[in-house]
Amino acid sequence: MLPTTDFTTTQAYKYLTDHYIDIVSKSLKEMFDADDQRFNKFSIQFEDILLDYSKNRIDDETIALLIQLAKECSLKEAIDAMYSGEKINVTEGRPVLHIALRNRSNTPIYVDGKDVMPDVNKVLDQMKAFSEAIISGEWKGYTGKAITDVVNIGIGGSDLGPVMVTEALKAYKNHLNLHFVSNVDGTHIVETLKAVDPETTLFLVASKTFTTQETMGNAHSARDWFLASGATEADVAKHFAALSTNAAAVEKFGIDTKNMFEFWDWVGGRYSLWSAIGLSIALSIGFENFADLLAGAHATDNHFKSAEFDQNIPVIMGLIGIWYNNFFEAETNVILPYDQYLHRFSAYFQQGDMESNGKHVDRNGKDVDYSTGPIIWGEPGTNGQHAFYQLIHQGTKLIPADFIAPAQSHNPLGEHHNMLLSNFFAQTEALMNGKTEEVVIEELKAAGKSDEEIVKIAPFKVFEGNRPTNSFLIKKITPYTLGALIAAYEHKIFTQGIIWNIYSFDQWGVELGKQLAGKILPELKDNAEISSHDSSTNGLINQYKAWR
Ligand SMILES: O=P(O)(O)OC[C@H]1O[C@H](O)[C@@H](O)[C@@H](O)[C@@H]1O
Repeated sequence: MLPTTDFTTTQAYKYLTDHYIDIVSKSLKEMFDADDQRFNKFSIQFEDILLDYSKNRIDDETIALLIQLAKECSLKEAIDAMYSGEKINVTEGRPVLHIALRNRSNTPIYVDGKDVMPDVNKVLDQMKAFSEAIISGEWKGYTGKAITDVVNIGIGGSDLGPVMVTEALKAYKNHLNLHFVSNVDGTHIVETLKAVDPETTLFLVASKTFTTQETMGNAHSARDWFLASGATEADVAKHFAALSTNAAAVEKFGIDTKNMFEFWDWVGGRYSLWSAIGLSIALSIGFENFADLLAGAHATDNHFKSAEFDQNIPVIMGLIGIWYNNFFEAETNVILPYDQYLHRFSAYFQQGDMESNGKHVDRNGKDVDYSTGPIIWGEPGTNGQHAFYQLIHQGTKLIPADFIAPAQSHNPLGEHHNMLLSNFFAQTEALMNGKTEEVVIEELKAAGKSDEEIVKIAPFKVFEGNRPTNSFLIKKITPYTLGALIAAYEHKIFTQGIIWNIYSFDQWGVELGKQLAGKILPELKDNAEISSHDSSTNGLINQYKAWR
């Protein structure tokens, strides 16, 4: 059972409310000037990941009170409940066991009295054998040629994880060309099919439920295209595999269940890249690298479970996020990877975080009267610097930022990596220190501006600073460190969900739109005028029919 404490009724919350008044008037610059141990105190190194959280609007007392908050909300008990296979996804009656998918130490994890590890390992063995046969060319297509292209058809959790990880680990990629089709917009599948040859293409139909409209639509179109090339129904088995929990629906679609890679309802869609949904990752970088990704995540799982809260990266990330979300009333959290390979990292955690913690009903079934999950957004640096950083530096909103950078580049080209990292360091420093009016005036004087010009222009050049950042410095982005980093963000989401007293592992909010689309689709079949909706929806549908 998860605790159901309303965190706003805890002692720690009351103390934090008072403490906030003290902290809000202090500047980060002052706090650094006053304490030369700040970096040592507020940074954690875990294996090859360094989290520096010292550039946050916190002091010793803040961290102590946030940890007290976590304790009053029984975070430790909640972690234990997840790891021991309790059905903590209460509204769906399921355990939450992505940790079992990467449990490389193979300690038993029981669901309804049965150890899940033998099944997990069986599917991993199946993925290993299959990916090795495809990569080596031993597996042949229907005309006897080896596979050259893999098309993953899936959406949401059955797309974003594999896309993000295959991009992040491109440096480890083999000869196979990977493609991802997610959007039901015919453009996505049509443009993808233009680039591939039916004789040498493997389609992975990735869907936990195997009922998702977009994925089923794209999978049927891919199969029609494949059969139109002269292949027969019997050839489908050589070119289509399914990654799913729903064997009956896979069979009905016509995919041989021998080519089905199973996972289980205790794997949430947005936590599924570690499961059979990761087959495209294993194909792209080889099974050994996929296993390293799992091993990295497993290391973080052990860290999250056993490290003291003040040394626990996901716990600290979660608590700092709560500090800004619920005391500073920050609405968003930007994720800024200074690594081109991580260019889908923020998009991945938009689903990971917002689908998990975008909830307004607490675990008692009551509306909350506090803010829950933040809006997650971001782009790789330095592109963001030339786009939206203006608002982060000088806008009216407080935007806590996560900076992520590798110390070693996979592409050490001249001065590029130093240039990239100089921006990483400079931005967090600039956000913290800002630039005072005195400095602006001095600079303008030095540039030979007149007093009149200085008075006019100076206010626009001032930076208030005091903008908080976390910095993740990672030795190198490898399968192992990437796995460890993703798992840290996953457990941050868990930590926050527990404290906000919400259920992080269901996603009822995606259902209403699906339901209504199912109702509208038949209305679009002919040109009859529609009057069954509100005037806006009727007006749009009728104009669509007039124009299409
Ligand atoms: O893998 P599936 O079943 O096709 O679901 C794809 C996606 O559908 C919905 O939007 C949600 O339930 C997501 O969490 C899920 O990832």
